[in-house]
Amino acid sequence: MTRRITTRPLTARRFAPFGDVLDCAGEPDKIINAGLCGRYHDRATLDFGPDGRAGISLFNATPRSLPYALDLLERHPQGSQAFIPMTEHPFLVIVAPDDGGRPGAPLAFLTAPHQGINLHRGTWHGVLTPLFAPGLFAVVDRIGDTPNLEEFFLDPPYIVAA
Ligand SMILES: NC(=O)N[C@@H](O)C(=O)O
Ligand code: NI
Repeated sequence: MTRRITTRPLTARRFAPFGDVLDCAGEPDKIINAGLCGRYHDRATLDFGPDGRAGISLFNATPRSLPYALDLLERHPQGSQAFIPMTEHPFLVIVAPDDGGRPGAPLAFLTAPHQGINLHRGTWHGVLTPLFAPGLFAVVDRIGDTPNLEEFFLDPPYIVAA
């Protein structure tokens, strides 16, 4: 039996149980730099745990295409993880609720150009999934000495389609 999910546009409301949407929607919170810059201030809940610290890494990820076979979900019990695209390309965001320590039914979102996301600590998600080259992202997540990755393999995979 093939399990299929269809992508939906990413919105802050739909994504709220899983994380924050990072974009310049609406009016800025502050006008700065002599009136030449709008600041969308403090828009993500960052969490790096008691023994971790914040790090910024750059990801150069291989683009995938739809339909996409989702065979892995993961989560980071020790910290949040933000993906900020360094291009104007939309990307695929997959998250799932927790169901007794296993992922529940996944949801698939397509970002709008210039949207990023911040996953809350412990949110089940698909790994970074660009849809166009270059798959360049800045990633803000926990740097620490203790493991921070739990993986769940899906068999059969879900087929994610537009
Ligand atoms: N492992 C890693 O750095 N990245 C993944 O957590 C991911 O969500 O892409
Ligand atoms: Ni991750």
